[in-house]
Amino acid sequence: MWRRVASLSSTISSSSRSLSRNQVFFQAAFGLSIRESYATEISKPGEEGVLRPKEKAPFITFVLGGPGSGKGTQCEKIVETFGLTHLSAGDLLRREIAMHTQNGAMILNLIKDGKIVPSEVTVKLLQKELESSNSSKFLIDGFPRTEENRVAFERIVGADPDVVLFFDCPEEEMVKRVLNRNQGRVDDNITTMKKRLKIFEALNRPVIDYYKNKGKLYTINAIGTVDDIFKQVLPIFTPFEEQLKQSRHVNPKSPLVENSS
Ligand SMILES: Nc1ncnc2c1ncn2[C@@H]1O[C@H](COP(=O)(O)OP(=O)(O)OP(=O)(O)O)[C@@H](O)[C@H]1O
Ligand SMILES: Nc1ccn([C@@H]2O[C@H](COP(=O)(O)O)[C@@H](O)[C@H]2O)c(=O)n1
Ligand SMILES: [Mg+2]
Repeated sequence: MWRRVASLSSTISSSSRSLSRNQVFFQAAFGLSIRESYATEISKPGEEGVLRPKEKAPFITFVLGGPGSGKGTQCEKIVETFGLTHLSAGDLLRREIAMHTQNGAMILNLIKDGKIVPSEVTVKLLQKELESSNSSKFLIDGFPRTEENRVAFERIVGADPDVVLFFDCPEEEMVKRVLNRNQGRVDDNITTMKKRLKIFEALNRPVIDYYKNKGKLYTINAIGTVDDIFKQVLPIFTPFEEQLKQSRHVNPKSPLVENSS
């Protein structure tokens, strides 16, 4: 049984010393950038401070696609089927607006204008969710939107995605869907939509190409019914089914780290 994660900063290799305390916890509990993590086993007398390989890295899926391509809709179905935890970057930003946080007004102005929020802000919001979650398998929707987003995530969170989904949808269909969405979003109007499409082409395409070159990109034809599109998504996760079933309850912020064994 795994016990308290203790004094990690002093036991992790010196290369980790420049990391933030949270990052050290996250690395240690989830083993993100090192892909294998360590915790201090303090249950056995005489073995205090002994490090043992522990948790596997979390399973991360990035979900890409233009505005209105159906990312959020498909994420709901993936969550139902595979139990991944859905983190929508857009929703996290809209929550900041609704909560009138320090960055709320700045975020609202950028979203209204279809522009990209500074990566540091978005990545910190994602990091907080990842760190405080009990899940170890995540769907990160609408992220990374830019190369800057991607690099900031690598730098701050220290993780790479296992899978990158790209919902490929023609512009006219995306426009039609967004204008019919009816959820009261400030960016669901034709003026903002045109700007969002331009930004998507200019800034998201390089990210798509990056993951294509890494062999991690799965392109989905996003035209058709929701169920037809999901039929393309299902087989992508099939090879990872065992990994996804073995989800553990790991919360690096919790004083007790539970073990499934
Ligand atoms: N396959 C589909 N066919 C028709 N309408 C769809 C389809 N999938 C989603 N929609 C609808 O299109 C709209 C946009 O879908 P959704 O919100 O999932 O897109 P998104 O990619 O998350 O967009 P955004 O980037 O703006 O958040 C919603 O009203 C949704 O119900
Ligand atoms: N990585 C991101 C994601 C989103 N934004 C901003 O939020 C808007 C809405 O995002 P959706 O994913 O819900 O469509 C988007 O147009 C951006 O203004 C961002 O800056 N960075
Ligand atoms: Mg969405």
